[in-house]
Amino acid sequence: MQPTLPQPIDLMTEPIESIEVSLGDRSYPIWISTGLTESAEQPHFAKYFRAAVGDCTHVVLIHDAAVSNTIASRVEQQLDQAGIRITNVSIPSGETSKSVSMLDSIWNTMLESGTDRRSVVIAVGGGVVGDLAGFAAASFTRGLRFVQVPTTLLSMVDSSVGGKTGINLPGGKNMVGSFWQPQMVWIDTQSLSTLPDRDFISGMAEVIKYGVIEDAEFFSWLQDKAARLIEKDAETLRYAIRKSCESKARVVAEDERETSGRRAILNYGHTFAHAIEATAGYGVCLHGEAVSIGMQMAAHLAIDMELCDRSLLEEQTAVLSAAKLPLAWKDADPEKMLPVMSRDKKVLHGKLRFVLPDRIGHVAMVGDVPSEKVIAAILACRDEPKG
Ligand SMILES: NC(=O)c1ccc[n+]([C@@H]2O[C@H](COP(=O)([O-])OP(=O)(O)OC[C@H]3O[C@@H](n4cnc5c(N)ncnc54)[C@H](O)[C@@H]3O)[C@@H](O)[C@H]2O)c1
Ligand SMILES: O=C(O)C(=O)C[C@@H](O)[C@H](O)[C@H](O)COP(=O)(O)O
Ligand SMILES: [Zn+2]
Repeated sequence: MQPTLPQPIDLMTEPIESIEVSLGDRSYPIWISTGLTESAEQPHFAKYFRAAVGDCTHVVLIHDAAVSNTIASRVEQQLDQAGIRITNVSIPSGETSKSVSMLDSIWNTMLESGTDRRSVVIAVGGGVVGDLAGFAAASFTRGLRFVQVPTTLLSMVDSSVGGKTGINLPGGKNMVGSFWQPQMVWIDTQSLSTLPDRDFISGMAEVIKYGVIEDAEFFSWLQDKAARLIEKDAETLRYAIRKSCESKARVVAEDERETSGRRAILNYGHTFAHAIEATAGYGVCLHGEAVSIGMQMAAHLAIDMELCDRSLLEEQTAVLSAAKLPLAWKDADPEKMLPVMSRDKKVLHGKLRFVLPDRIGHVAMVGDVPSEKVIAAILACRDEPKG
């Protein structure tokens, strides 16, 4: 039997927006709506899913335990009604699930449930489940089609787009993984209504990142709107999600596999952030919190390297503070962080490179940074115990 090819959506009566991630024959849509997954009578998700993947008789539905009985269950109902067999995999919440043992367990469930090369993996959850399920999809039988249903702010604006998948090793974040693009990204902003505030705020760090690295106009908008955003004002939020996805799609389209260096701008603050996450113990400092502190460390380093003046740090500090993000890490310890930083994926021929800002809306890749300056940047963002 000939497989059915993905079909274009020709009749669009739903209140939905789309952004294309343009990658030639790996291009895909990001659909953004509010409340379309909920509708029991109208199986919107199933319709867009079919349009994106074409033929499908079996789905491996991998979901974060926090959304298993809500969003994942709606998705399951719609696929079930469409006659698709479903293998459910619920993943314990938290960063520690991005592990070799969890991946091993998913692979075995896939094997036992008769997953084959025409099965489709759907990730429903935040960046943890997206990265983990994406790597399971990329690796099982050398590659299965994959769909992202992000349910946190961070995963809507960043991790579900661009195809970076993977797991952590105890000594390094995202050290094992692959580039594996999804067939579509389905964002329903209504999912955010149940997201705890701490996780929502964590996602704001990646939103603010886009303003600093490549969109000065968006940064000025954020200067005005960051406080309103954390109150989850629906329209403001949807605009921020769209602008962030456009920014990520633009960068990824220019350098899908981080080979030219363009994509590395998305790693602003991350050399420090990943070292904070690994040395604190995964999940102690959330990824977005670590990115916020890491961006502050990078801005201090940029000033020390005479790439920019203090006004950049002050403006960045003001927006991060308005979003209630942390600016310092009490246990920031250069002695522990530097060995982890030396394994950063931007290291080339043993030499560490940093993404540093020279003005709001622009960053540069900088090598040959003296380690005393790196240490000083870390110490500049260490909270000393009070009293
Ligand atoms: N692949 C990429 O390009 C990329 C980009 C950025 C971050 N990441 C990765 O993403 C991860 C962080 O993602 P995250 O911030 O989404 O964290 P997460 O996946 O751990 O989700 C945060 C918390 O929210 C809960 N949750 C998820 N959706 C919910 C909902 N709708 N309602 C209630 N609770 C909900 C989860 O159970 C979890 O406790 C990190 O591992 C980071 O490395 C990857
Ligand atoms: O998509 C990218 O490229 C990014 O760098 C986005 C980051 O926000 C994200 O945290 C990513 O997972 C980091 O990638 P890594 O290659 O440094 O592990
Ligand atoms: Zn990140």
